[in-house]
Amino acid sequence: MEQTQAYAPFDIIIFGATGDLTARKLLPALYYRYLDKQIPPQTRIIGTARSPLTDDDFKKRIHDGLVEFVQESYQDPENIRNFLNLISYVSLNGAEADSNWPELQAKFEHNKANDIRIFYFATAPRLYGDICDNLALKKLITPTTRIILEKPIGTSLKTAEEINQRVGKHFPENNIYRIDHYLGKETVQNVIALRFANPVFERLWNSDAIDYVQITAAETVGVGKRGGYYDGAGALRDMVQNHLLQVLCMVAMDPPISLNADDLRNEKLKVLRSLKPMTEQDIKNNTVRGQYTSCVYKNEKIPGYLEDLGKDQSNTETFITLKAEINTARWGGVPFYLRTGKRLAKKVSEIIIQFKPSAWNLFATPPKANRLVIRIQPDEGVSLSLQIKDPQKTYTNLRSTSINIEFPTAFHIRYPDSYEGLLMDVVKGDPILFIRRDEVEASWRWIEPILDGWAKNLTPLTYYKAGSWGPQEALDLLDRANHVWHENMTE
Ligand SMILES: NC(=O)C1=CN([C@@H]2O[C@H](COP(=O)(O)OP(=O)(O)OC[C@H]3O[C@@H](n4cnc5c(N)ncnc54)[C@H](OP(=O)(O)O)[C@@H]3O)[C@@H](O)[C@H]2O)C=CC1
Ligand SMILES: O=C1O[C@H](COP(=O)(O)O)[C@@H](O)[C@H](O)[C@H]1O
Repeated sequence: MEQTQAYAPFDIIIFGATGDLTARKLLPALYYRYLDKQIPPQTRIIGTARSPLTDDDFKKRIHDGLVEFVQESYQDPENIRNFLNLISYVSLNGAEADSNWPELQAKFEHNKANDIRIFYFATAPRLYGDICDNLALKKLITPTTRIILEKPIGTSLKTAEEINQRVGKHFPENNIYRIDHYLGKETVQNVIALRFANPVFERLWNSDAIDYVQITAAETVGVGKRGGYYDGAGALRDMVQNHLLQVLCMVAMDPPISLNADDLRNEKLKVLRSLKPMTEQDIKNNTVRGQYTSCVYKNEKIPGYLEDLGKDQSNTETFITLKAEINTARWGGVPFYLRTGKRLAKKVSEIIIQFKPSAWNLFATPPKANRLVIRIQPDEGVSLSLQIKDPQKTYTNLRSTSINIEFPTAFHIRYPDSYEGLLMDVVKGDPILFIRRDEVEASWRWIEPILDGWAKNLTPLTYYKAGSWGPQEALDLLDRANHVWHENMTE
């Protein structure tokens, strides 16, 4: 992320400004960018939601959010006070045409035609179409207006197409920024550099050399206050359809002809279109769905999903593992294992590239296969396992070791939150890290048969203890191919 370029003042209007995402992610991200002087003091941040709040009420909420979610060493009272001066609030039901739109319209009376105006949709996606219709009706859309749409775009292919179609009536595709915050992570973007700036990797980046790939996004938290949304979504829609498939695209795509937005997105789209559709038998064999149950940890009871939800029954998965395959010359036969879950043993997002072992052996014991570990978060970095001569034995003996780079230590930097860079990309007008309409629809097209198969109970829900690595079935899935999850690998 470019942290120093200063931008001209802009207006950002957030629908859903009283929500969790705004407090936890959006305002802290804008605050950090303000501290780095990327956001000039004439910029306006206008929060909107239905709650009847005054400007001061809203600023108080934002202040409390900054104190909770910004690192303490960055919480200078004067900076926070100055930042809060950029903020105002309009109580508005964005989905209703006869709501308080005149108050919002009045904010733009003196704007110039080419001022950058950004509408951030941090509401439930089912409201996106209505809000866009109202923005058009109220003449709030200028040629330099951009919109940011939060994920998930819809809950199925049909609903995604409907949202895209309604939004697309009012905005050209290049003014629509569908955000996927995994693409905002420095370490996910680093996959491009690692692969395409290091021939030593790119020449081996295929089924000749790679045995299998793992992509994990494990969380220790439960569903928290988002149970209402989550129970209708589940891990497949919440994490796999978007974040994990985007990471898979970064790992699997061919080199783009340039680093401009459409060239990169064309390559990601090719990967999504090449994912082997899952048959009913594949769904049975190659998908695992789980739900966390309570456990006792250090004498403290960790609640299960149903307790977190406050319900007696739910068939929603909070964990998923699946084996995906990509039908291309580069990847034929290489399993891509995707795994995500809540209340797992450790917070870790990572990509594991497991290379094939050597086909022949000179040594006392066969050399172990090389492994590249790309740590997305936390402990951002990269490590490559290597075999060396065991320094305490003769030349026929090997020892496993690794080259490890820890990025924050190596570069002495604060790793910015992904929303910081992505928000500035929208101000700049650079869509490269945002999802194009055809990508969203292609990923739903691949996901949907899995959802349908699950609806027929082809993959029964299994259960795992909070604090574990998920159900036994997730280990068995890899075990059948003689593969193992990273945390169980030796050396
Ligand atoms: N929270 C997170 O970690 C993440 C969230 N997202 C996505 O971000 C979006 C928002 O999520 P989150 O903040 O968690 O949701 P919340 O339920 O916390 O917030 C929803 C917001 O929408 C507002 N709202 C609801 N109806 C309307 C309406 N008709 N007009 C205007 N505002 C309305 C609510 O305020 P009020 O009731 O006052 O109107 C509230 O501010 C969702 O699409 C979610 O999937 C994506 C990634 C992570
Ligand atoms: O989009 C989402 O992502 C978070 C996980 O994000 P991370 O950056 O902490 O890995 C997840 O908790 C949430 O359920 C999901 O909606």
